[in-house]
Amino acid sequence: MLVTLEGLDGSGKTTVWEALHDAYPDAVFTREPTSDSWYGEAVNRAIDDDDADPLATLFLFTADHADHLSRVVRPALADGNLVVSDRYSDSRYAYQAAALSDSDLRRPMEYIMGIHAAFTRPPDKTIYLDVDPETAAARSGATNKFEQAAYLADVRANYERLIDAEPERFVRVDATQSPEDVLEAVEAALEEILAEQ
Ligand SMILES: Nc1ncnc2c1ncn2[C@@H]1O[C@H](COP(=O)(O)OP(=O)(O)O)[C@@H](O)[C@H]1O
Ligand SMILES: Cc1cn([C@H]2C[C@H](O)[C@@H](COP(=O)(O)OP(=O)(O)O)O2)c(=O)[nH]c1=O
Repeated sequence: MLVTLEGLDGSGKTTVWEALHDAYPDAVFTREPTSDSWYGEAVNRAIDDDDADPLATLFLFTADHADHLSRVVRPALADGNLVVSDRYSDSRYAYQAAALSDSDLRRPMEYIMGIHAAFTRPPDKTIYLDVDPETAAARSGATNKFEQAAYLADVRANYERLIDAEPERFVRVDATQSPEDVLEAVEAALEEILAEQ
C-alpha cells in the first residue's frame, strides 16, 4: 500500500514522516524530491535557481518521479511493503500548476496530470497536512521561491481542487495543532487506513 504525505512547505510533513519511522519500523520511508539520486540533485538545483524555467523544472521533478517509481516505489510495493512517501505526484499537480499558471499552457494542472497518467502509480491514500499559507511561509522560513505566502496560497487552492476531485483518497489533518497533536492525528489516520485495507 502506498500512502503519501502532502501539504504546503512548513506544514510539518517531514517532522511527521520522521516520527512515523518508530511506529512503523517495517515500512519503506521515501520522499520526493529524492535525496539519493542525481535526478534529485538536479531538482534541488532548479529549486534553488530563481531563474529556472518553470516548464523545465516540471520535467526535472517528473524525471525524478519516474526514477523514484522504478527504483524505489514499485519494487517496495511488489514486495508487499507499506510505502510512506513525504511528497509525491500531488506536489507536482499543486506546485507546478501554480508555477505555470501564467504560462502558455491553458490548463496546467490537467496537463501535468496527463503527463503522469501514462506511467505513474497513484497513491492509495494521501494524508494532507492542512495549514494556512502565512503559517506555512513563517515555519519554512521562506528560503526558496516556492515558500512565499502568495505562491503558497495558489498551491493550497490547487490542493483543494485535488481533494474535491478525489475526497475518498485524502485524509485532512489540521496541521496548525501542536506537533504532538498532528502526529497523533496522522497515526490515527494511518491505523484506520491499514485497518480498512
Ligand atoms: N505542528 C507544528 N507546529 C509548529 N511548528 C511545527 C509543527 N510541525 C513542524 N513544525 C516546525 O516547522 C518547520 C517545518 O517543519 P517540517 O516538518 O520540515 O515541514 P515540511 O516538511 O512540511 O516543510 C520546522 O522548524 C518544524 O520544527
Ligand atoms: C516534490 C515536489 C516538491 N516541490 C517543491 C516544494 C518545496 O518548496 C520544494 C522542496 O520540497 P521538500 O524538500 O519536500 O520541502 P519541504 O520539506 O519544505 O516541504 O520543492 C515542487 O514544487 N514540486 C514537486 O513535485
